[in-house]
Amino acid sequence: MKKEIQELVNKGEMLPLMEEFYTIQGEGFYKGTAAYFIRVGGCDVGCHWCDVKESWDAELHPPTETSKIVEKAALHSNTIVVTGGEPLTWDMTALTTQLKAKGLNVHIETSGAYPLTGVWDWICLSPKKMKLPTAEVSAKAHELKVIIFNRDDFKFAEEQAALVNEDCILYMQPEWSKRDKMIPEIVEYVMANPKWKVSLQTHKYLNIP
Ligand SMILES: C[S@@+](CC[C@H](N)C(=O)[O-])C[C@H]1O[C@@H](n2cnc3c(N)ncnc32)[C@H](O)[C@@H]1O
Ligand SMILES: Nc1nc2[nH]cc(C(=O)O)c2c(=O)[nH]1
Ligand code: SF4
Ligand SMILES: [Mg+2]
Repeated sequence: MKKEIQELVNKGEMLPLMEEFYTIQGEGFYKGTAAYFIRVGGCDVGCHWCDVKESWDAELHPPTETSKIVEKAALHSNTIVVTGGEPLTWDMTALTTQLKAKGLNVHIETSGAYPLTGVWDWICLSPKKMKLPTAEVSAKAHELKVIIFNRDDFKFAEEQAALVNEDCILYMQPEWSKRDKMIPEIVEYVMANPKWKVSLQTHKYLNIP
């Protein structure tokens, strides 16, 4: 990457943009809500079951002016979901300040593995064992969405739930490839521990992005 572009990316004035799409939020609290997704490239957390591994290498995604991303997003929806990759790899200040200036609701999907930047109306924290969330993201998350790949993840979910604030909504979401095995276990767990709710990747059942 050219030095001038790298400097703009470092300031969050350009971002490696993988894709943008208008769809229905499939997961968590806002499931069912129409939203425009901005998928920013770059992630080094390394979840072996990640459903968007093409996002990991930031170099594969074109550095794009943040102001252009904002202009386009504002044409499509009042609700914008910033995801990735791991959005907190980058400084989210410029992107979110400009989205807020347009009066939009700005949500993030994050592992919380990097310091919190940006102004968010809704923080969905999906913590990962390999790179644990920072204390600030845990404290400020509006929803905690733990992916259940195997039984060990129930214990991890409780450890992470102890770190979030008392108003944070708690979800368990089956890892997609293990859904047939883990959904019955999640159902049983949630009935026994009703502070938790079930989240499904409903967009995959609806065959939408
Ligand atoms: C692709 S990640 C991008 C945002 C951020 N890196 C994160 O992990 O939160 C978006 C959401 O999809 C979830 N996810 C990724 N792969 C999944 C899978 N195979 N099954 C279920 N959820 C998955 C993540 O845990 C996260 O909540
Ligand atoms: N429809 C839809 N809902 C989603 N919620 C979180 C997603 C993500 O990849 O961050 C996602 C996604 O990729 N598609
Ligand atoms: S943190 Fe998110 S984007 Fe990164 S590997 Fe894990 S699920 Fe994929
Ligand atoms: Mg997804």
